[in-house]
Amino acid sequence: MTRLSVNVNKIAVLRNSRGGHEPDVVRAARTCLDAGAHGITVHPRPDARHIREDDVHALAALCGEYEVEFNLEGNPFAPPRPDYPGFIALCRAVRPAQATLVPDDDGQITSDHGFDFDNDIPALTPLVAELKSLGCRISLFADAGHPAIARAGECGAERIELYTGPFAEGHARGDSGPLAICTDAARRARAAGLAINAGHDLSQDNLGDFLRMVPGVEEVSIGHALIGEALYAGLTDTVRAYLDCIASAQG
Ligand SMILES: CC(=O)[C@@H](O)[C@H](O)COP(=O)(O)O
Ligand SMILES: NCC(=O)COP(=O)(O)O
Repeated sequence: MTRLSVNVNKIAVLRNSRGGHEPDVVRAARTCLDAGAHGITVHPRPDARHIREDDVHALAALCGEYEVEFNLEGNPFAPPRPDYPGFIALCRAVRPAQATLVPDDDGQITSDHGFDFDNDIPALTPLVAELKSLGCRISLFADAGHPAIARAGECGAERIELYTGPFAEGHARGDSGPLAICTDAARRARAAGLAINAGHDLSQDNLGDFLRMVPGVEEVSIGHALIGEALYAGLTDTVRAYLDCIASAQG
């Protein structure tokens, strides 16, 4: 069965919009784990726009408490900044069960491409070796359509994470082409000995179709849609709780 790792970046977006501690990222992650999620994912960005260094430490401790996977995402080549020690430094500090390497540029709104396996392998190899020596499993963010996707393991990585943004866009417009590309990419990568993760813009609307057509996915990491959907699913009870609160106070 595919494992669900919930990405809680968006909880931190909300928190940071006001400063302070609410909504509490650790409480949200705990709620997800209590609900049965198999792990927690975060992607601290160098501009610290959502997840910060202290969140990474707190969430690593939480995942240790629950004995579940902590999946830390980031660009291993991005230089440190005053508010961001760098991805490798974070991994050295918290030793996540899985390190997902993503070649995102500074200032990107979100991740939108994977590695170029024809050119990036030599630079990745020593970093992957160091991360593996820390006990991390390594997954590389990958464009399903990259012709050399099967080469991802040459740097020592055990998994790829299929970038599912193009699939999600295709799904929304009724185009099954990107899904077929994912199916083929997973087949080629698995034949080369890689295990398959997937993520980006997966949602309740598209996840079932993805998993039916891309068999054997080890893990999906989902944040944006899941947190957005939770606003609706959790809102009814929350509004009733406020009405009850007003009624009891004034009743
Ligand atoms: C690696 C990846 O696919 C991203 O989806 C990422 O984890 C999301 O990051 P943001 O929440 O910053 O968009
Ligand atoms: N690796 C993908 C991830 O963690 C979540 O992506 P999204 O669901 O926020 O698009």
